[in-house]
Amino acid sequence: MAKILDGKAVSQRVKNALKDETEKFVEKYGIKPGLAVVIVGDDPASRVYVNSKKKACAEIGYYSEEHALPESTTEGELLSLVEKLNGDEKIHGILVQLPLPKHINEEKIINAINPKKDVDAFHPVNVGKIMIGNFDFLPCTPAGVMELINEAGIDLTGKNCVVVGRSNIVGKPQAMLLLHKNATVTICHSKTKNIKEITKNADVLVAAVGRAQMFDGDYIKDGAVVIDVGMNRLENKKLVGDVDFESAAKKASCITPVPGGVGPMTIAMLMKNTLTAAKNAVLGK
Ligand SMILES: NC(=O)C1=CN([C@@H]2O[C@H](COP(=O)(O)OP(=O)(O)OC[C@H]3O[C@@H](n4cnc5c(N)ncnc54)[C@H](OP(=O)(O)O)[C@@H]3O)[C@@H](O)[C@H]2O)C=CC1
Ligand SMILES: Nc1nc(=O)c2c([nH]1)NC[C@@H]1CN(c3ccc(C(=O)N[C@@H](CCC(=O)O)C(=O)O)cc3)C=[N+]21
Repeated sequence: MAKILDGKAVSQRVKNALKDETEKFVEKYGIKPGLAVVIVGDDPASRVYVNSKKKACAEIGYYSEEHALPESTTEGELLSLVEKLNGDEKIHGILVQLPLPKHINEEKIINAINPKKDVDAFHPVNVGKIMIGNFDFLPCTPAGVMELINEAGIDLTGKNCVVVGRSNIVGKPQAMLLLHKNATVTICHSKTKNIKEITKNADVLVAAVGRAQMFDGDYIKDGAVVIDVGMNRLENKKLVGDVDFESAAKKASCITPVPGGVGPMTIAMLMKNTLTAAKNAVLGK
C-alpha cells in the first residue's frame, strides 16, 4: 500500500514555522504582514477557499482584509479596488480569486496587480521570473506540490515526470518547477493522444485536469509518486480528485489524498508568499 503524503500535516508545519517568523517580523518592524483577498460573485466553492485563507491569516498572525463584491461589479470598479490596494501600505499581498465573472477580463485584472504584491505569482513579470528561475514568489499550488515531494525525501533528478493539464495557474508552472529540479518533464492536455501510455511511464504523475477520478490504477506505473491536484465535487457533494485513489494507491509508492493533500499546501504557500512580500516591502526591495 502506498505511503500517503499528508498535506494537512505538512501545511501545518509550514504554518507553524511562518507563525514563529511572523512574531519576529512584527517585533522588529512593528507591522503585520497584510493580505487582501478579493472575491467577485458568490460561488460556494470559492467561498470555501476564501474562508480558509482568512483562517490561516488569523492563525499565523497576519492582518487580512476580505473584499466580497457582487456578481454585477464592473471591470472598472474591480480595477479601482486593485489600484487602491496597490497603494495601501497595510497590504503586502493581493489575491483576486479566480475565475472572475465572464464580463470581467481576467488578464486585465492580473496585469493591474503590482507584481510585488502578486502573491499568486500570476502577473506576467512573475511568470517570466519563474521561467528564468530567479523569482520572489512561486505559484501556490505548484509550490505546494514541490514542498510535498521534497518532504517525502524524493529526489527528482532524471525522473520522468508527467504533468496532465497545462493551465497558467497549475500545469504550466508545475512543469517548470519540476524542470528546475532536473526532472525530465512531459506535459499532457486534452489534445494528447494515448495519455495512458505516457502516464504509465511516469515516475511522478501530477494530475491537474479537473476530471473526477480519471486516473485509475491502469494509468499508474508500479512504484510511482502520484500527486492529485484535482478538486471535483460529485453529485453526492463528496470532494474527489482527478485520481481514483483506491485503485491508484495499489500501484503507487506515494500518493496525495483529496481532501487533505495539495489543497491545504496551496494555502500554506500563499501564506509563505505573503510574508515574503511583507519582508521585501520593509526592505524596500
Ligand atoms: N489543490 C488546489 O489548490 C487547486 C486545485 N485546482 C484543481 O485542479 C484542477 C485543474 O485546475 P486548472 O488547471 O485551473 O483547470 P483548467 O480547466 O484551467 O485546466 C485543465 C487542463 O486539463 C486539460 N484537460 C482537460 N480534460 C482533459 C482530459 N480528458 N485529458 C487530458 N487533459 C485534459 C486541459 O487541456 P486543454 O488545455 O487542452 O484544454 C487543461 O490544460 C481542477 O480540478 C481544479 O479545481 C486548481 C487550483 C488549485
Ligand atoms: N487567485 C486564485 N488563487 C488560487 O490559489 C485559487 C483561485 N484563485 N481560485 C480557485 C483555486 C482553487 N484553490 C484551492 C485552494 C485550497 C483548497 C483546499 O484547501 N482544499 C481542501 C478542501 C476544501 C473543501 O472541503 O472544499 C483540501 O483539499 O483538503 C482547494 C482549492 C485555490 N485557487
